[in-house]
Amino acid sequence: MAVEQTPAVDIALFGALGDLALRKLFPALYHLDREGLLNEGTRIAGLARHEMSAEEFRNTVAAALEKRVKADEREESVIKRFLARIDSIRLDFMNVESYAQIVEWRKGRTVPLVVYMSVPASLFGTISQHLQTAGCLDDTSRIVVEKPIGYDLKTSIELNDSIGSVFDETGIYRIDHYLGKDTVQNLLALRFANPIFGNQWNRDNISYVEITVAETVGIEGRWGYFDGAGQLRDMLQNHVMQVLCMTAMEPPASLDADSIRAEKVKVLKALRPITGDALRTNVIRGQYAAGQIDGQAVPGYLEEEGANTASSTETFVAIKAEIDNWRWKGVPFYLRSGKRMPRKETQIVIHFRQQEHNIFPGAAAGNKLVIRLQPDEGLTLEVQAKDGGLNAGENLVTGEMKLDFKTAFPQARIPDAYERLILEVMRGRQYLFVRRDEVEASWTWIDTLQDGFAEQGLKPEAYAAGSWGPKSANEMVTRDGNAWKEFF
Ligand SMILES: NC(=O)C1=CN([C@@H]2O[C@H](COP(=O)(O)OP(=O)(O)OC[C@H]3O[C@@H](n4cnc5c(N)ncnc54)[C@H](OP(=O)(O)O)[C@@H]3O)[C@@H](O)[C@H]2O)C=CC1
Ligand SMILES: O=C1O[C@H](COP(=O)(O)O)[C@@H](O)[C@H](O)[C@H]1O
Repeated sequence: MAVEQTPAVDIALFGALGDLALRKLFPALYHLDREGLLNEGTRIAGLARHEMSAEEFRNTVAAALEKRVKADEREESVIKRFLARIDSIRLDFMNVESYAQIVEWRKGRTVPLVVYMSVPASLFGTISQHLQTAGCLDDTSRIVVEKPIGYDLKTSIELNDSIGSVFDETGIYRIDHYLGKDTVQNLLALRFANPIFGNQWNRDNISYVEITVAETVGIEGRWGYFDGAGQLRDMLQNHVMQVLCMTAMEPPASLDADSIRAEKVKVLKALRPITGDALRTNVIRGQYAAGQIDGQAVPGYLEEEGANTASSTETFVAIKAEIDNWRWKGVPFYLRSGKRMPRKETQIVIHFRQQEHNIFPGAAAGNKLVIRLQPDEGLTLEVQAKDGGLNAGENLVTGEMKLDFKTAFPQARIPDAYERLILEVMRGRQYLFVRRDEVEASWTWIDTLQDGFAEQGLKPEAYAAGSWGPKSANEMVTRDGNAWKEFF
């Protein structure tokens, strides 16, 4: 199939020597170049406060590619072409006068400027203002901002206001990298291109839904950041909520950004606030203690480097969420996400109801659709079949129909989320980016939880690293007669 050409852009990458830029953004841009998806007129300026010649900066990027791109995907000719697009600009981000260098870099250029904020959120407002004052922007300019968008509703409004005073909403690309994962986008195809599922996707046919985003990593030297956030802000408020929205939303009229985002925001607004006693029964928080991952001993959260032994920040959260709308009334959505879980796994399990009248001996299980988002991307549909052999009678057994993406589509490389997201920024398509009202609706729901924990003095329970979280996370589900699906 012919590759859709991308328009040329100038990318001004603020924080070009930081972790995100070197670990994710430059490798993603390289892959786009290798796939023929970077217009030959596209240029990249790495902006940093350190003095560095263009040559030194290109060497730094080359070293990052060496480390982050698989050997069989590194092509000398592409690396050379890619590095030739890169300039380096030493800039004092806080000094408006130094922005004249961006104006100089853009002299004679008519392509849109893409400003990528790979810097702490506290700088987003100042950089935006300085870009405007220095005359770097026009109405084709775009800005890409990273999560976290605020710490709560109040700070997210402040942050959105400061960016919004310079950029129009149509030029703001808020990244949630889960939306860049192929398998998360595939949820749209699964639901809206397969009537066999789409027609069953409601409270009449589904008894409950599980969404698990489990990580084996701990804090990885990020205690300072993480302790101020916790798993609820770090993972639930954004990634898990986005996956929930893609699972639960109504069919959008089209793939257009506002059609999709309007449906997602309706889900967020229909989430029932969890308050009072329900906070103890429907929200379980945990903090990992020492344990083992893959047979290796790992320290507890409070023994991690930089830890404050008094911390009561959660590293695990499980929530029974309910969506008060026509489609989902009465269907629990069990959400859970934790660090130091036994394995890295993101999956959605749809539990279909069994029919009322059963003609077979014994209880017949309902169908389950397991959607594996990462790793081992694919789908499994559990179906009931008659047990084989003459002695089996009419007994039923559960079998599996599987679609493994790597086997089914061997020619397709599963791209990193940032490749897809940067591609869509260059194309000027916002459907994979989060709109302001989504961020704010999500914080509104999360703030209710945080306020309730503080008022009731609720603290996380300990769980051993390498386990699936506190026991009460299981009890929350079994109390309803349901169960988390085990991983195999
Ligand atoms: N790393 C990741 O995987 C993820 C990061 N993010 C977000 O991406 C953004 C960047 O994160 P990350 O790369 O990890 O952070 P880093 O701290 O590694 O990088 C930030 C960069 O910004 C530069 N910087 C900070 N303050 C200034 C300043 N006043 N003037 C000039 N340069 C400055 C730093 O320069 P210097 O090197 O000189 O200090 C550094 O190069 C943050 O908003 C973060 O929340 C979001 C999701 C994942
Ligand atoms: O945004 C974040 O995501 C990562 C998990 O991302 P994944 O793509 O590896 O699933 C998480 O570890 C980190 O704490 C969080 O800030």
